[in-house]
Amino acid sequence: MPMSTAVLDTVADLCRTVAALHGELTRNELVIWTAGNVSARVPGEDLMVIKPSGVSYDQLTEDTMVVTDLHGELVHGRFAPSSDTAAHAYVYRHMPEVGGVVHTHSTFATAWAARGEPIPCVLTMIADEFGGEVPVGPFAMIGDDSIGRGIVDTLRGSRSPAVLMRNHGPFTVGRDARSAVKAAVMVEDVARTVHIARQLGTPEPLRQEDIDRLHDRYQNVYGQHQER
Ligand SMILES: O=C(CO)[C@@H](O)[C@H](O)COP(=O)(O)O
Repeated sequence: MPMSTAVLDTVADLCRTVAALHGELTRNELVIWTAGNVSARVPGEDLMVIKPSGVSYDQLTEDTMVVTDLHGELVHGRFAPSSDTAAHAYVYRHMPEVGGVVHTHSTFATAWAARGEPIPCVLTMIADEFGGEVPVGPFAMIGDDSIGRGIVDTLRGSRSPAVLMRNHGPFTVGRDARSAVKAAVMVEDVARTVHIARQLGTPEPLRQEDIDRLHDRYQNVYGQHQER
């Protein structure tokens, strides 16, 4: 069925946004070569916008983005969609609150994924953004629903917007693509900090009551919530 003018306008906006957000992956040094991707759900539609597979970040524009349905079937675009399209699509089908998905192989978060070890909640910033430890999901082969199922099954039992897929790397989700990119930036930062802390000694875990209070404050008070 052809897209309405309103949907076409929304898709065009999302293509611009998703293309630009890939620049945040390179700016924050979360990816090498083409090893990462960002997608956005098209609100109210069985559609998503995602990066084209293997295309260099400096060639990503609104015109090179790919539109697929939420089973990964190509709807619009000159390029083949990301090789992680099935995983992103599975998340959108099973987590209706998610509007954006990011996948990177950022160094420190991927090192924790290689060890299959959750990042413990030993920093206020981990409590703020992740609400507890950053969990580990199962090893899964790329190309079908396996990775997406592992992401959803792991995140369902956690407040975290990030999951360290074992032997692979981090996947993050958010209410929109920018929130998912923020989670990808922050999971790499805390992975690095806790790794360094571990070199110097044993980090102290936060108490659950403090984690809960920190997470609630950060999610509901921090930033510009009040009308000025
Ligand atoms: O993990 C993998 C490949 O093993 C992918 O995440 C790629 O690293 C990025 O793929 P494209 O988005 O360019 O298809």
